Amino acid sequence: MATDPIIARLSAQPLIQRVPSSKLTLFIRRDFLSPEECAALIELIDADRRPSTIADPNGDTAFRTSETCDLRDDDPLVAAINRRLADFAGLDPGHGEPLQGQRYAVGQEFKAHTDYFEPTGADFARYCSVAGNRTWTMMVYLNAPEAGGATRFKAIDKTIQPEPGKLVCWNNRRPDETPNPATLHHGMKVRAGVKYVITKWFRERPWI
Ligand SMILES: O=C(O)CCC(=O)C(=O)O
Ligand SMILES: [Fe+2]
Repeated sequence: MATDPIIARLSAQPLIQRVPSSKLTLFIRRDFLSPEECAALIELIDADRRPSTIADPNGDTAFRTSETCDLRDDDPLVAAINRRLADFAGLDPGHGEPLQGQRYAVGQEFKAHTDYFEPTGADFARYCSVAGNRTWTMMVYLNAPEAGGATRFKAIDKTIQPEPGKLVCWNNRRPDETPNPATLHHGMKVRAGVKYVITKWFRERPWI
């Protein structure tokens, strides 16, 4: 199998940690964003948020209870962070969806899900016919809530604790490019305080 250039680039980044697993390619890089950048992003998220949505509703109205903010690329900070995320992984910035912020108050969560769209899902064509499915997820915690709010990857029994500026990124596909169910993850309930993250999803083809 040819070496995946994204995995090679991430593996070579200073201070990168790779979570040991044969099922899933998952990296962590602490202090990816500075405290000042985290604070500025939190301010943007607080200024403009809406209830989060999910792609293929499953009848559980409490499945994703957070709020979402669309972070516009015409903001210089957002544009710089988009460039830095793509460059860090060697991903084509043109394949990235617009950056989003997520905010979780006490009791809010995003239950176990995968970030790729189910090829058999009712809305697959609507979400994926132009840009294709999601490939990589890059997520950065902007703060640490006082309790709760970890991200749990059930299939590999790994729980990641929020820390300000900490980047988590993973490949949503297996080496044969099919969706990887071992990427199943749960944004767990915040128990005290508020949790903020940014999420960046990349696609198979350019995002228009
Ligand atoms: O908030 C988290 O820990 C996970 C967020 C997430 O999985 C998502 O936005 O797709
Ligand atoms: Fe997710």
